[in-house]
Formats: sequence, structure tokens, C-alpha cells
Amino acid sequence: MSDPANAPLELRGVSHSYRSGDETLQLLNQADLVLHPGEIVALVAPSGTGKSTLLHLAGLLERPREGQVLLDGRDAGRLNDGERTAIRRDRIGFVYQFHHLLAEFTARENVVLPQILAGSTRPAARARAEELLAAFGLSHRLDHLPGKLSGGEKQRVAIARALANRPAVLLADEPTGNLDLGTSDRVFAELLRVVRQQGVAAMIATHNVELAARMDRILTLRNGLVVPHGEPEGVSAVLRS
Ligand SMILES: Nc1ncnc2c1ncn2[C@@H]1O[C@H](COP(=O)(O)OP(=O)(O)OP(=O)(O)O)[C@@H](O)[C@H]1O
Repeated sequence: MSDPANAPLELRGVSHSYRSGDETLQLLNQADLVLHPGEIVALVAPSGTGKSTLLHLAGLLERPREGQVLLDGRDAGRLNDGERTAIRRDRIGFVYQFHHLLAEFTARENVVLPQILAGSTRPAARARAEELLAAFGLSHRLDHLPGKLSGGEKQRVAIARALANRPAVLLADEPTGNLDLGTSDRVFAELLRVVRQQGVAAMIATHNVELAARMDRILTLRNGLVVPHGEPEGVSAVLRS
């Protein structure tokens, strides 16, 4: 598992901080991370420690102050804004706590649109959308507008949309955090099943330790580093020396 050569996502020595009044909030400090093909990793850490920030850096929504973010082995820091946008569109799928579906488009059209933007033909995009929505048990909801869907259904469509362009990496930030416990549990189980079926590598931030335990690995943030959850304090520093 240590060969990063074919990693869909890798962070090397990434540091990132924010200014907060007179203070500097150092969220990441020389952090490393390798996401292997097809693996699903949970990111579990206390509120405010930088999970969303890490996902934003991995998803090329922000540039790190220091270090490298590699997608499919390509150093994103060397890419111009147009190339970064293309990678975000074609190689990265995002799921947020809120679904962010386009209200005036049907479930199917919401999954078709990103594919058209990435250069797919309409028939191919429709077929892919229908396949993904079927995987989430939504074949009977294809022509529904988001306003006519339940919360769990909307979030399933959002996950299908994130997978539409066959991304190298799925990044999800509390993807079921807005749902009641039972719905969250079911949507999460479906997310894991479809992501595994599609062979997509995923990093999923969650506060829910039970959900995290269903993933391949659990990572946390400690002292600015990304470390295995449960690793004793200090071991990460030893490993790095
Ligand atoms: N653009 C920004 N400018 C300044 N501070 C920021 C910015 N983005 C995030 N922060 C701060 O960085 C810290 C980490 O934020 P982040 O959202 O990454 O944490 P998190 O672990 O995802 O938290 P939560 O679990 O509550 O979502 C917070 O204190 C936040 O206020």
C-alpha cells in the first residue's frame, strides 16, 4: 500500500494556514497523504481542525501555501487555472452536506449536465445518468425536479452527479450530515456500495465514527499532520523522521 506511483491523489509536505486577527491558524504543517486506487478513506477529526480545508486543497479549490497536491500523478501546482478547472470537472467529484442540485433541472438532467460540460454526447450522458440513478434506486425519479424529491433522494442524485464523469477521486464533506439518522445510514451504505462498484477512490469527512468504521481506513488530523485515527501521539513524528 505504500507505492504512491499510481495514486489518484497525493499530498506531499502540504502546509496551510489562515490569519485570524493577530493569530495564524496553522491547520496543516508538512502533511503527507496517499490515496490508493479504489480505496475509501474516512477523515474524522474534531470540528475546526481543517477537514474541509484539506478537502478543498485536495479538490484544487484552494492552493496550499506550501507543498504539492498531485492528481493522477500530476502536480496541480504547475497547472494554470484553466487546467485546474478541467481537472476539477473531469477527475474530481464533490459531494457536500447540502445537495446543491440545480432546482430547474430534473434529477436526470442534473447528472447529465456535468458530462455534457466535459464533452460527452447527450445519449451517452443520459445512459450514464440512468445507470447511476438506477444504482441508487432512483429509476422512478428520473424526471422529477429536486423540489419533488426527499432529502435522501436529493443527496443520492448529488452523489450520482459527482460520479458521472468517472472521477479519479470522490471528495465528500459530511455527505449525509443533513439527513436524519436512519436516512443517513441508508444513503451512506448506498454511497459506499456504488463508489466501490465504480472503483473510485474516495475521501469522506464525517463526524460519525460508526460510518467511518465502514471505510477502508480512518485518518485524522493531528498537529497539522494527516495520521491514522487512533495512532498514539508522537508516533507520526517518529514515522516521519
Ligand atoms: N478562508 C478562510 N479564512 C480564514 N479562516 C478559515 C478559512 N477557512 C477556514 N478557516 C478556519 O479554519 C479552521 C478550520 O476550518 P475547516 O472548515 O477546515 O474545519 P473542519 O474540520 O472542516 O470543521 P467542521 O467539522 O466544523 O466542518 C476553522 O477555524 C475556520 O474558521
